[in-house]
Amino acid sequence: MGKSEVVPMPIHRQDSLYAACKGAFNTVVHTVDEEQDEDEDDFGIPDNMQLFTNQVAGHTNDGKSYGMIKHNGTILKPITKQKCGEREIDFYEEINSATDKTRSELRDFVPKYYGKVTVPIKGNDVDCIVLEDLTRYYKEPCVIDIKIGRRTWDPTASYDKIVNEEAKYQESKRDLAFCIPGFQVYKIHNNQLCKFDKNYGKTLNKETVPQALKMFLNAETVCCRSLIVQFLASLWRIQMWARKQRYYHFYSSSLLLVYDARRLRELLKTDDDVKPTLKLQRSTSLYRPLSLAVLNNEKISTGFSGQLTNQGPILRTPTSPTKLKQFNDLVQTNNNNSNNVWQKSIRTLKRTHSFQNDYDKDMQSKRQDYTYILDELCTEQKSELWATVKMIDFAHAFMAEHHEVDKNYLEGIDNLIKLFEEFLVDSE
Ligand SMILES: Nc1ncnc2c1ncn2[C@@H]1O[C@H](COP(=O)(O)OP(=O)(O)OP(=O)(O)O)[C@@H](O)[C@H]1O
Ligand SMILES: O=P(O)(O)O[C@@H]1[C@@H](O)[C@H](OP(=O)(O)O)[C@@H](OP(=O)(O)O)[C@H](O)[C@H]1OP(=O)(O)O
Repeated sequence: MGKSEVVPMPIHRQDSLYAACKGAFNTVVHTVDEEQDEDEDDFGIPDNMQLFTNQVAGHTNDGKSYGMIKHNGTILKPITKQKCGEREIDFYEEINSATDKTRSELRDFVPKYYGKVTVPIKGNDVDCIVLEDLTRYYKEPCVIDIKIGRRTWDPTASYDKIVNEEAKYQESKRDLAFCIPGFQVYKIHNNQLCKFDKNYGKTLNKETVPQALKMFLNAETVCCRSLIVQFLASLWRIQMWARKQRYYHFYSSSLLLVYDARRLRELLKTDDDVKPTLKLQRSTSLYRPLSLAVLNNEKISTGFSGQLTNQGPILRTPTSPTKLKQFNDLVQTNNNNSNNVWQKSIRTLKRTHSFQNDYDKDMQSKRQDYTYILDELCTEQKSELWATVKMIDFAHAFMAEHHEVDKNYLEGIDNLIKLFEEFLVDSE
């Protein structure tokens, strides 16, 4: 027993990093190979538990509340506000027992829920929600918490709470309909762990949010396409779900994006394998990032129509004989390079979509195919994925009053996806 706060590890400030990140005054940088010299006893938790050091946002051990605890591959989320805790437990229990398609599907998008336990913390018996630790299998977990929605206060919020919520992350929420309360990234170029907290997040605006996301993605210079595609694959599935669901409205709920910098480093080491020979060009519309590829200075359709409808991304395949031939040649040209993720996606698109111009009719299955293809194109086995997105924090999840779509939530997701689609175009 002893210290009541995490002892920060030695700080190594990196000028270039800070230059790239104006106003990042609440950052901490740790070297990756530093041993954490934390005396766990000091936190007043049982011996078989540890503080969860991969937590990037949310309540911490500040005297009023407690931070997340790590235990046996799970995390324990202490309940300090009774109503919020009950709401979150009700939410998980409801979706775990739901049999309808929409809520069953939701189980895929949230951490696994293992019930509730009572843990003695600093001499108090505290109820905790037991959840899958999303960072568990990652050697160098990079984690970002993205709070979704312009409105972050729920229908029961007091006047003071509304005022407090409205006062923070103003520009980011206003312009993007999401904000970033915290993230951590293992920088692959210098092996340092950088943490950015909510005070940094509160300074961000629509110009600096993309920079922060790029920092998180280790993409200041080059964006790793495989990483972006893995994130987009998850994001698109969540987006499709959010577009149709009319059960819930989420306030102050987040998306947690997690990836393993170790895998990114390995991939970039052998980057001959991943650097596509096919170059994408930025097209004029934000919504057309995947639509055109350029091979030998010629534009070739990749099969993505360039449009995201309120039902999800629309696919189409080349219709004119010339375009179809180009597409086939493209596939043929790249057939030998089985490690090239982008080319794989083209082959898979070709394999799974009929070359008919009737995508209205079978749009439903194409949409589904597309997300599966994207899942598949990063790695052909799900178990090999090294990046994921999950929806977290349901302390303010409410039933949709009039069975309406949760526009507040959806807009944040849509905007985040637009940014990631932009990154995809920028990726080499
Ligand atoms: N299942 C999980 N696996 C790994 N990390 C998680 C998981 N759930 C939450 N976290 C970490 O804990 C942080 C806080 O989580 P969460 O938002 O649920 O807590 P909170 O205290 O309710 O937050 P807030 O103050 O925003 O209401 C997240 O930013 C993330 O770093
Ligand atoms: O306002 P802050 O300091 O940024 O952090 C708040 C946090 O204080 C607040 O908890 P509470 O004071 O109401 O217990 C969190 O509220 P919810 O549990 O209602 O979500 C906020 O989410 C924190 O804000 P944020 O993470 O957005 O900075």
